[in-house]
Amino acid sequence: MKLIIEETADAVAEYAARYVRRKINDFSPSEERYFVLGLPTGSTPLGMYRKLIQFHRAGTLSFKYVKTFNMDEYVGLPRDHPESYHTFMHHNLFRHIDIDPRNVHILDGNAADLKKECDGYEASIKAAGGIHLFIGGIGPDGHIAFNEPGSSLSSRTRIKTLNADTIQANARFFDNDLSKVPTQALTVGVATVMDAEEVMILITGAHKALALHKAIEEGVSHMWTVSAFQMHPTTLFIADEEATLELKVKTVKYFKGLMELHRRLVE
Ligand SMILES: N[C@@H]1[C@@H](O)[C@H](O)[C@@H](COP(=O)(O)O)O[C@@H]1O
Repeated sequence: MKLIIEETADAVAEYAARYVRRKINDFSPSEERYFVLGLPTGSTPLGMYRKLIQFHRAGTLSFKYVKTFNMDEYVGLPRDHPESYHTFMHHNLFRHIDIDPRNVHILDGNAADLKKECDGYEASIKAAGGIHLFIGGIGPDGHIAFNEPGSSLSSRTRIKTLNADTIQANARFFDNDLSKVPTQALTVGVATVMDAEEVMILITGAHKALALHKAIEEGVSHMWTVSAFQMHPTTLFIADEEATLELKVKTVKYFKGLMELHRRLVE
């Protein structure tokens, strides 16, 4: 596991975007060989998306031969609702870059048969050859995608009922009205993300500090689903100073001591 500690959320976004650019460019994607990215929504990855757009505009990054799979989507929210993850991705990334819309995959929370939709999603990921880099954010309770506390760490893409904490956390996007927040979502499973060649998790803010501690300093537990990535051979956590507040000084010192080495990964 790598833990990158940057001073601010903005620096986290910069590191993450540079890392993604480096990965895609080193891969040299082509018509015969697409780079496959797993993508999150939420406020945490917004800064990274802004930088990726800048890189694209500056001509240092193309998404022409990139396929994407988003982590999750609400059930029953119209696709064009301002808070749907379809809308979020279109507004914050896809409409600004050169990705072919046929290469964008987002779960359909309005499908007539939701189970079939989820099984088909797993099959599409397989058909694309698997995910090279899965990027995620986490909830303050340590959930990844919508894998709420108690989710099986072997879970696959499925329908999930949201817990009270997540509904509360997401109410800010729905006029702070709990009754407007959808109560169910389709989400990739923990095992779906575990299958990726590499996983990058962005964690910013003091309200995520306990989750980062549970993710890396305590045991693997389905009550903090992000902790499953302790079992992944190549997980990269990128955190700001605030998110490290619950970590041991020893942990922080160790990873900060490696920063010079880790900077080289994005130069
Ligand atoms: N399903 C999403 C997660 O994928 C996201 O990581 C989390 C945190 O969002 P934020 O980055 O806004 O804190 O929100 C939702 O629960």
